[in-house]
Formats: sequence, C-alpha cells, structure tokens
Amino acid sequence: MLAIDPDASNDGSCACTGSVGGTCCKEQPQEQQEQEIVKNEIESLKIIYSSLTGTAKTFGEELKRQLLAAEKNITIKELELVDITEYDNDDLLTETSVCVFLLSTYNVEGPLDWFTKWLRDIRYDWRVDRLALQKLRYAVCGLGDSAYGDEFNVASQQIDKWLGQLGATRIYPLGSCDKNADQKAQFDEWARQFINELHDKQSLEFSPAKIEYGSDGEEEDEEDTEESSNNKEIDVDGSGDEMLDVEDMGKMAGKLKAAKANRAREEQEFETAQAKAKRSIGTDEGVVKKANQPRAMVSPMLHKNLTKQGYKIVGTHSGVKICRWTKSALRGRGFCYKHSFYGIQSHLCMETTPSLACANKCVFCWRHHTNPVGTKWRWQVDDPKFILDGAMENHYKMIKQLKGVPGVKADRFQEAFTIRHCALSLVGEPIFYPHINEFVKLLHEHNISSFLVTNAQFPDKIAEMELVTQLYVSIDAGTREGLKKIDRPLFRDFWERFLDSLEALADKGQRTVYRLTLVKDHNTEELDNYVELVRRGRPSFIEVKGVTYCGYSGASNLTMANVPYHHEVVDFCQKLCDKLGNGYELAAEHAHSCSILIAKSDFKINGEWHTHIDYNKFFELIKSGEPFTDMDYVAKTPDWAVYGAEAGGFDPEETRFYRKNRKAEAAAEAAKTAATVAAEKAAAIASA
Ligand SMILES: Cc1cc2nc3c(=O)[nH]c(=O)nc-3n(C[C@H](O)[C@H](O)[C@H](O)COP(=O)(O)O)c2cc1C
Ligand code: SF4
Repeated sequence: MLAIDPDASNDGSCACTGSVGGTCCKEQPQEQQEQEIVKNEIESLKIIYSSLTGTAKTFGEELKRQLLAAEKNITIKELELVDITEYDNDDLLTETSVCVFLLSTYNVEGPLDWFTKWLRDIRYDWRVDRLALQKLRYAVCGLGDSAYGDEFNVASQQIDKWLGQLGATRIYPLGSCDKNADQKAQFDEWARQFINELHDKQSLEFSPAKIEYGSDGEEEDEEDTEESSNNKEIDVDGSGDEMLDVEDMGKMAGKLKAAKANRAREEQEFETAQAKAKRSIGTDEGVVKKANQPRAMVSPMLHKNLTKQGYKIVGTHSGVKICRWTKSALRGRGFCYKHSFYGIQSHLCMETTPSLACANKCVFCWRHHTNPVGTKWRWQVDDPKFILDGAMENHYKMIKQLKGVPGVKADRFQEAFTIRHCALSLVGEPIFYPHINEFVKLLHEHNISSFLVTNAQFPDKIAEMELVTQLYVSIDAGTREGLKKIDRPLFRDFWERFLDSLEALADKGQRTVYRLTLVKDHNTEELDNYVELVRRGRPSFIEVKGVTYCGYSGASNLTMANVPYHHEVVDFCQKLCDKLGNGYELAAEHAHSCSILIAKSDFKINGEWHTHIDYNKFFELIKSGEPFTDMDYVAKTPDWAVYGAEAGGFDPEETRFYRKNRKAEAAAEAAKTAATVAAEKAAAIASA
C-alpha cells in the first residue's frame, strides 16, 4: 500500500526521475524504497529457442547479451542459450531454471515438432498430474508471419497455453513478433519489457493469479478454452461437465489455501495502512484534524467482507476493484460499452470510489448487509492524494497479477500501467467524500479522465462539484414510490432531493448522463415519467441498458421474460425520443450488452455523431482555467459504434469470445456484467 510516510522528509531537494504513480521516491514508504534497490538474483535462466532459418537463434543471442548487460539490476548465476532440439523434454518436469522460449511457427515439418508433440501428450494424458510443471517459471515469445492468417504464431500460442495449464507460472505475457512487420523492433520491445519485469523480485514468485479473480463471482479466467474442453481425452465421461478428480481436489485445496493466505496478508496490510492513515491525520497532507478523532468507516469485519468480494480497500473509506472488462480488454476480447459510446479502452480504466458509504440502502447493493450508510459524513477523512496513490497502486498490483492469465496481450499489459480513465462508480456514493473536488482535480493532474456516478441525494454537492469529464445520475425509477422501493433512501425528503439533483445537473452546463435500466413489463410502461425527468435535468446523454438475468433468486420474481431483447430496448429508446420531441436521438449502441446511447441532437455535427471524447482536449481545457462547455471536447463516433451499424457497437479490431459447453453463455454474457445488481434492481422495480 502506498501510504504517505509522515517521517519522510520532503524538502524539495530530491532529484529522482523515477516515480511510482507519479509519486516522488521520497514519498514512498521505506520498505518500498529498499525493495527497489535490492538486486534481483536468479539462480539459473535458460533461453530455449526453436529456429529453422536462424531468426529465433539470433534473437536468443541478443536476449542473452541484454540480460548480461542488465547486471546492475539482475544477477543470473547460470545463463544458457539452448536449442530446443537439444533439450531433453523430460527435464522440463523438474526444471527449476526460469525458461524463456523463443519459438518460430512452421506449418510444415520443423524443429519444434518433437517438443510440441511431447507437451501436448502430457497436457492431455489424464494420468499426468495437472500440476506437473508447477516448478517451472516461464515466458514465451513467438516468431511468425501474419501472412499465414489464422496460423500466425500458433505454435507459440499453444505452448504458452499448455505450459500454463500444466501448472507452470507465466512470468510475462506471450510475445508475438511478425515477419510481415518490423519483427526485430517487436522483439526488442518485448525483451526490454521482459527484462524490466525481471528487475522486480516479485515477478518470479509462483503466483496463483487466477484464484484472486475467481473470488468475486465474476468470470473466472479459465484456461480451458474451446479447443481444450473439446478434447475428449480429458472429458472422461463425455458429458462436457467438469470433473473433479483427486488431483484437481488437491489443486482446489491449494487454491483455497493460497486465496486465504492472500486475504490474511491483505488484512495485515490494511491494519498497517489504517495505522499510517491515522498518523497522517493532522499533517500537512490536508486531512481534517479533530480533537476526538471519529472512527474508520471500514471496520475489520467490513474489510473482510469486501476483500472477499474482490475489493481492495484503501485507507479507511475507499475501495478499488478490477472490472471484468479490464480483464477482457487485456486479452483482446472486447471493451465495455463505454468504448463504443465514448472511446474508453477498458484496460486503461480504473474503477474506484473514495466513499464506500452512501445515503441509500439500494436493494442491489445492500445484499451483503455490509455497506455503511449515513446522511452525514461521520467517519475519519483520508487525504485525497493518499487515496489516489493507494487506489492506483492497488490497481496496478491487480493488473500485475493478471500477467499469468492465458491470452493476456503483452502490449495491452504494458499499456495498462498508465491509467487514463477513472470510473467513480463502484459501490457507495463518491460525491459524499468531503474532498471529492480535490480528488477529481488530482485525477485530471494525472491526465486521468473522471466518470463520476451519483445517486442524486446530495443536490448541494452536485452544485458545488468541480468539472468532471462526465457526470452521471442513476435513474433507478421514474416515480417517488418506485425510488423508495429500490433505493431505500435514508433521507425523508429523498424525492425532493432527487428532483433537485436533476435540476442541479441541468445548471452544470457540462457533459451529463442519465443511466437507466430497463425491465420489460415494468418500467417500460413508465415512459411519461421518464420524459418528465429528462426535461427536468436535460442531460447530454441517456444510457439505456436492458436488465440482465443471472438466475439469482433472492427475493426476486424476475424471470427471463422480464429481460428485454436488444430490439425491445431500441424500441423503448425510439418511443422515448419521439415523446421528447426533436432534441434527442439514438446515437450509438453496444448490442453485446444490450445498451443504447441516446444523445442530444447537438452532438450530431454535420450529420455525424460526436459522442466520443477528445480526452487530451479535455485536459487542456481544464488546465487553461477558462470556462468551457460539453461541446468543446467532442470527438467523432467511429462508424462501427454508431446506432444501426452492422457491427452492433463491437470494435472489429477485437476478438469476440464465447465460452464453450454453456449454451446460454452467449445470451448470458451481458448478465455477468450487471448480473446480480441488475436482477435485484429489477426485482425491486417489479415489486414497486
Ligand atoms: C515454409 C514456411 C512455413 C511457415 N509457416 C508459418 C506459419 O504457419 N505461421 C506463422 O506464423 N509463420 C510461418 N512461417 C514464418 C516463420 O515462422 C517466420 O519467418 C519466422 O520468423 C522464422 O523464424 P526462424 O528464422 O527462427 O525459423 C513459415 C515460414 C516458412 C518458410
Ligand atoms: S468504464 Fe466501468 S465497465 Fe468500463 S472498463 Fe471502466 S470500470 Fe470497467
């Protein structure tokens, strides 16, 4: 946890150029500074290459030279360059060296065939332990030619996947070098970043990356892709169902143990962070000093609960989590709807909140009966810089753990270490945090855009709010009764607060959005109420999303019949626009998650939609200090994202991925996004 160390002197004389999350080295905790200067020692590293015409061998020699040149930071006691045809495959089962594979692909007989066949055999032989290669730490870089289309670099992809499936720890994502492009430059970049990664001692730890991300109920990063789960050799009973054999039970027990150990470590870190946050109170970090210091918002019990759900807690009242779209983007499998609507790339996005507490007990958020509530802030207040540093550090840590997940693209993995967007929309009410304005300013100083979502219970706070890139209001219902049932607000005058918030939004003169969830046969009939609410707040955009169903029963009487088809969402949006008159139109869509973007017609410039954002322009405008409007930082919506385009809002550069053996998977894909939240929201709407 990157905490402000009150003991660190900061006299401005530091000449450091390196930084963590934009933080001067002097502001880093002592142990972190020490960690960075410790030289990493590696007992043994093998560069294993497979080459027919010599390229992979030359690259191997180059890598060896670069590793030797990096001796200031890494000591490798034994460094070998090995031709794969000379490597004894069985040695891999007991291999303790770090192995870097540089492998060229041939669709004809080649030097890699023997190794590939051997690895494939042990991968699919049910008698072989699924953790047979657990002692191995490895990285693969493929050499091929994109002119071979679907066969481009397939050998390296398969080997990278099978090694992982056999329990080996991937210490850096798969590289892919193309003879059809600048293959050498691509390799140099991969090698440079791989060596950088080796500087970090932790990079060589055996990491159970997948466990961390299975615990939050979201999509688990499965290794059994279409191809492997198709394989009858492992589908012993032919049912397609996953079988848990003795080895798998052992593996599962190991996973649970590792997850538990991780959580224990995090709890320990939390206590230390809390102690540090306490110490920082009253320092010049801008924390409110009080004689009788109020208590922390996140109690140890709440911390435990939230950690189990995959949150990382920062300080005493903030949280950060990796969303499933960030993972999906890292693997080139598509971005969230905000990519189609506003040009956000999900692997550059951090989802966080500076306040886990809120003034509502929304049914879709309150299911764990844990989140703190209040109409007034009555907890300790952490410093905004402390929160941002902590959120970024935790976000990067979570990204780092994903490097071992199959399919993670090396370029995206690297890009993900520069956060460009912040979704202030996790749980809680970000606007509740007393220093929200300073927090948002800090984001902009880091060139991070701000997408802030509020539940519309604090109209004064909305009025006082600094400019953000996009300001959202959740419109959970169209009537007083509906809102009461769904949001279960603490304020008696919740409806008046809600309406006043919408009016405050209208006065902002900035880029604003209503977020609306649609449930068939329930709020689809409430058109007139929504028209009234839109007229009141005059948002720049209205995001309409069909409710999704994940089979969650709860107190819900929601069935699949309540889940609208994409064309029904379109129909609703069309009717809403018709009723609103000429001012609004359907602008963009993301059919993948049943979402439509309605925009004010002003955003259609010379017949072309401009719902995207020119982020650099936004930062320029913010830094200029001059007043500006929502029209000053628009960018053109790409053709594939415009409503009605054939691609349905799915970026053609991405690979659409459907998991196997789950027929409902494609239909339920979107359900994983809003899953329980939306189902419970729907239940409440239904009973409203
Ligand atoms: C006969 C032949 C078949 C090839 N087949 C593939 C292929 O299926 N997929 C691919 O990505 N590249 C293919 N390539 C391209 C090579 O993998 C690429 O040129 C690579 O850089 C060669 O590395 P090397 O010099 O280490 O052998 C092929 C090249 C040749 C000459
Ligand atoms: S905007 Fe939301 S869903 Fe999209 S990547 Fe960011 S956190 Fe994930």
